[in-house]
Amino acid sequence: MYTIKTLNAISPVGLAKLPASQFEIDNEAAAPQGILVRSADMHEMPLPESLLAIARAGAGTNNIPIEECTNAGIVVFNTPGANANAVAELVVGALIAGSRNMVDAVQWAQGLKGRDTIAKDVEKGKKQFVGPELRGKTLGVIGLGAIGARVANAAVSLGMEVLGYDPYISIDAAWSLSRSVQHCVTLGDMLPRCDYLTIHVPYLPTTRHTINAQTLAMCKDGVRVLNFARGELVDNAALLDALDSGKVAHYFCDFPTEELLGVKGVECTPHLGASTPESETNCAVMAAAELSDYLKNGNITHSVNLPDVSQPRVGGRRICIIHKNAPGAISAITGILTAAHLNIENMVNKSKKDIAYTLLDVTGEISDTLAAELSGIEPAIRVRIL
Ligand SMILES: NC(=O)C1=CN([C@@H]2O[C@H](COP(=O)(O)OP(=O)(O)OC[C@H]3O[C@@H](n4cnc5c(N)ncnc54)[C@H](O)[C@@H]3O)[C@@H](O)[C@H]2O)C=CC1
Ligand SMILES: O=C(O)CCC(=O)C(=O)O
Repeated sequence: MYTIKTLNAISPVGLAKLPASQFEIDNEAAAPQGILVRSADMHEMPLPESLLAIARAGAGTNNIPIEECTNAGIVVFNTPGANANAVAELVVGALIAGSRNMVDAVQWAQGLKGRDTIAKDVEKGKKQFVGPELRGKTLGVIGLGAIGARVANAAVSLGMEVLGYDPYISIDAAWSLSRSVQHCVTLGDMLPRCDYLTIHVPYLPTTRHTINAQTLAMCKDGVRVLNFARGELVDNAALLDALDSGKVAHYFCDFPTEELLGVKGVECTPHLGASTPESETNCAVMAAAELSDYLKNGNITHSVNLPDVSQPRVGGRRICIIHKNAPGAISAITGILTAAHLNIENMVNKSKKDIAYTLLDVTGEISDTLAAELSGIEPAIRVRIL
């Protein structure tokens, strides 16, 4: 029986993939083997000794202390693409709503309630909300992954000229892009041409404040900026200065902060990008499947800190070893297995930067001391016998 702790509301359709015969869902568990999380900040949370894996039902993992998890042999998963359509649709909505001043206009129209001159006031007042059409305008997309590529393609369908910047684009994302999307090699190539700019990159130390005073200075006057990725990607002080000077005409952001709220020209949604029933279900189902396969079989799919390693089970027992990617690790492992007269039926070893994972299916009796012996080799971080 595995204990799974949830730190956020996780779709019941996903939780149902963890059957009660094998998994206990306990939100108060002190010693869970697995954690299911959405946006809860885990940086200050102690990581219990018992914890083997964390599955983020979503894309961004900046709320999880990845390095600490890696050092403790805790596998961190996310659910690539599972909420991308939800975010992309909201971004398209925000492109239109921001350009046509819909939020202010709706609020203003609400204020007419009770007047007997509504029809006349509407015709007189509407000119203050005039805003440009998207068709024929240029959109710059920073980050062409699951979300950025969908936004870029949708904007092409709306008749926009679309420029894309992503030095690390995956082959899948590149294949999914409309041929009309123009490739920019640097931000400097893209920014001066954009009427609208949207960012869809992960928040990492290297992407913090991608939109800052220098990059904003390169933009066209009156650019409209959208950020449905992470608040920290934009330097809010620089953005507000640019709004003040007219460099930025409008900022639509999914991450409200004290300094952004109440500012004319800034509209914030409350981190709503992935909040659709479809996306919540997709993410929860994928996260539950990843957690279940790792806990039960040691298979790793969509991990952000360990290599992806999966193989069908053969032989009697499975040995799973997370270890440092160091010379001698494999021979130390196989040496111990040989001495214990265990036959290796199948074996996979993969590495990701400084960390490696070895899965071995073996036939033969596994003694109580074998796991301890394997854990004792210098590169070993976490050993499980399944
Ligand atoms: N508002 C919300 O509710 C949601 C927000 N997000 C945010 O959106 C981000 C992107 O999500 P996905 O598209 O699903 O992720 P993804 O991993 O599919 O795409 C990210 C893309 O950014 C690119 N990239 C990385 N560093 C870059 C850089 N310095 N410059 C340009 N491109 C760079 C990568 O090559 C990749 O193509 C997530 O990391 C998350 O922070 C994701 C889902 C929901
Ligand atoms: O779970 C959520 O609502 C937030 C999703 C998100 O921000 C992400 O997937 O990166």
